Amino acid sequence: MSTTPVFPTASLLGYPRIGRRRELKKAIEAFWSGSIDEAALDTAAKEIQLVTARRLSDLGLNEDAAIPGTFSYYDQVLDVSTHIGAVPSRFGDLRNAAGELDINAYFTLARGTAEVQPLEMTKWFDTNYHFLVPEIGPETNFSLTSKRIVEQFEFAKANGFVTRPYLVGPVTYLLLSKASLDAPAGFSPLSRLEDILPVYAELLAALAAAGATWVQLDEPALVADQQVDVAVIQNAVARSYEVLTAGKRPAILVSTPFGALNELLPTLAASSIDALHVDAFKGAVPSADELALLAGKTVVAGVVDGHNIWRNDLAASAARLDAFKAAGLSVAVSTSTSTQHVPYDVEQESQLSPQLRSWLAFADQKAAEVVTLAAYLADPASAAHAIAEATAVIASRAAAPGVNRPAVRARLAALTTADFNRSAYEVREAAQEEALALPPLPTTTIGSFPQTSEIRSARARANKGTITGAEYGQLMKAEIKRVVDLQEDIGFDVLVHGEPERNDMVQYFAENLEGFSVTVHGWVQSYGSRCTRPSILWGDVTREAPITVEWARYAQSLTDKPMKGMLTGPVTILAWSFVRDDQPLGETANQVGLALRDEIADLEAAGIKIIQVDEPALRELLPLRHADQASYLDWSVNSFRLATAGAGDATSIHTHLCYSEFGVIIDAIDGLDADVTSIEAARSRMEVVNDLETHGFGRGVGPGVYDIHSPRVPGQGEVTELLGTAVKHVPVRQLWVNPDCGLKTRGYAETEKSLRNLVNATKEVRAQLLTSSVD
Ligand SMILES: CN1c2c(nc(N)[nH]c2=O)NC[C@@H]1CNc1ccc(C(=O)N[C@@H](CCC(=O)N[C@@H](CCC(=O)N[C@@H](CCC(=O)O)C(=O)O)C(=O)O)C(=O)O)cc1
Ligand SMILES: N[C@@H](CCS)C(=O)O
Ligand SMILES: [Zn+2]
Repeated sequence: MSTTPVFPTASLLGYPRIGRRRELKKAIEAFWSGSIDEAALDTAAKEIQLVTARRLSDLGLNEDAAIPGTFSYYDQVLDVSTHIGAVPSRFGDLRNAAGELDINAYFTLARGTAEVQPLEMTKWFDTNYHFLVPEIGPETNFSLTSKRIVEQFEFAKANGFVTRPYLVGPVTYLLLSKASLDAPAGFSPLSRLEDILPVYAELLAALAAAGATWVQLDEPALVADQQVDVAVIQNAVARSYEVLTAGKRPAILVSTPFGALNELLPTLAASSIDALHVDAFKGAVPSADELALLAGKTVVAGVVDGHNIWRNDLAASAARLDAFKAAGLSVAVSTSTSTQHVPYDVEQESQLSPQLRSWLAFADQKAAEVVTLAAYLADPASAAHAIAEATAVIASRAAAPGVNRPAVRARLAALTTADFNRSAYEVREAAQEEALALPPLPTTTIGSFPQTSEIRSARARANKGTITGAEYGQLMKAEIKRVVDLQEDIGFDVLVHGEPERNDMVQYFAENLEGFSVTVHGWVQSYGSRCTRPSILWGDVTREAPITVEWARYAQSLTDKPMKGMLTGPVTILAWSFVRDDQPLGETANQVGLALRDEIADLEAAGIKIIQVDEPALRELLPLRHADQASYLDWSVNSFRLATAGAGDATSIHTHLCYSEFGVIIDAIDGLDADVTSIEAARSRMEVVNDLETHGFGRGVGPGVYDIHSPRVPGQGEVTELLGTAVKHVPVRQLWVNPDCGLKTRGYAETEKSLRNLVNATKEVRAQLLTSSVD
């Protein structure tokens, strides 16, 4: 590189890619079902990229490299895997005749096949976005196996937009990887750094040749405490950017979203990268000494929150920018994280009150905020009006009706320790055994059954008013009956109603609680083609009326088996909503906890003996820095206990966790004091049972034995084998048998077969246990 091009004064770290009307989701699902071909999928993808470029350019991101090239067909981590050839051996050789991993290979890695398990999926830092975990071993053969990001750059350029291609950086990529199944014990993916760097370098050279001026290498793992020693990471960072800055390449921006860089800032400052992004929203403005180290580089100040939807406090951001400027650095303005975590545009939500809308900023509004702040950097007076307006709007939130409800606050203030504690487990266990009389290895499911197109269509018609609420209710009841009959036929011990009436396990509760508002078009990608519409939790939370009770009562009336009541826990409701930023999260969680506590009391009164309070997001919100984790675990566990501790001894409280690795929070899971905990385990081949054993987990536990993330049907023998592993680590009297998670994303054909295999495998293992105990 001869002279470093100027970094754009205003840019976003990333932008949503699912399409303003979920066009990508629809095209991908149509491609998977065979109703469109690859060319049509490609056309849809290109259209989304062009619409994005035009929109961001119109919003003022019109300098070269201001538009992030963050389009992806499925996942940004999978994108790297397919570019560098990281294919686990169980897939065989997925390359096409040209030696490339094409779109079919790409989706095979994501979704698996009838014979081969897909890549594992887990949370992207503390977000509700999920990436596909690379599997790296000593034998992984790295080479440039795709040039899709180069082609995407060329396409945008041909249409008049010089974008900034995006890649997950090499250190983050390897830190997020797991050792492949065939790797020797103790193998660390980071040990393959020297082997992936030449492939990254080749890709950077190709981007430079295509005319890219800047490339963004995203290194969020550098803001999270890792299990690896920090000196090892410092060496890996230094070495990576020594190699990647040595060859032909665009100018390099390293982005570090989700918090402060701490010890890694000097390492990146000492490297030859051209620009460093710092998260100055969740992190902080680095100290003057740290900033001094960055002389000669552009600092991209992430002052606009990319992860939540509140309008930016422009005055506070301007003060942060002043601090950067005071260090005499070349400063550019951006978001703290990619805006892929927020919806496209507040203006699409005309059903929200103008007041609420005025408090919000989705991705497009954030682009405008970044542009305003860049103007402020150039000429503070030019932004004076916008800053004053933002300050006034933010102040108006505090006084708005519903933000502060004295009755809710008084109830919280009156809580005592007793409100967070149930009787001793032994007492509850005896009462529940008597009340439920379950066989050993009780079988159950996690709650949802397939959300068929008929169910979704009925809900869409009810929302439009083309069927009445009563007609919708009848259709849902018919579905519940079908699901109950199916479970009876298969032979489950504890039944569920199937959750057909819920659009989403969080949005449904948000729609039925005061203090929340919901969007119509505010879709955010959760994984692959799956999206959610996170609700907006803006006020004090109360429950005006029972939410789930009539559905549960009806379902219980259809069977003599116990019917689980199904609720979503306070931490998950917070994690999967956009939550108010004007009070500690723990206070908000306790408000939700109290609403759920009332719901549990009503379920008990309706004769429901088992109540599951799902907390799949407990791990997600765990702070990335160790120092912050204890206080988080304290409030999060307490809010669950507040929700559940009002239940009687004979009521069995279940909880459920998924989409993460839970070993590190096993103490907190124990602290929830649930009578039974189901945990995702099948895709990671029961890894979690070792943690449970080491911890001495003493209550009921159901490690998942059916991976519901793919259409693959687990054979009866496979389930028997997983149960065999589980019984070696968990006492049989504690063990439950269940899938990894709910079945809402599955179809009936594979679900029914899988559930029959699960129940039959359980019967087989019960018989084996009986024989071995007789022997
Ligand atoms: C369990 N998980 C969840 C997470 N986060 C949540 N908020 N919810 C979760 O369940 N995070 C971790 C995991 C994994 N993540 C997901 C995320 C999303 C899904 C999923 O299945 N999403 C569905 C959309 C669900 C929904 O909101 N459905 C609505 C609207 C349905 C719809 O698209 N309707 C059409 C009209 C249909 C018609 O006319 O026939 C429309 O609006 O255009 C509903 O059911 O009413 C998805 O498809 O992406 C799973 C796991
Ligand atoms: N009860 C929910 C939990 C998902 S994490 C379901 O079954 O879909
Ligand atoms: Zn789950």
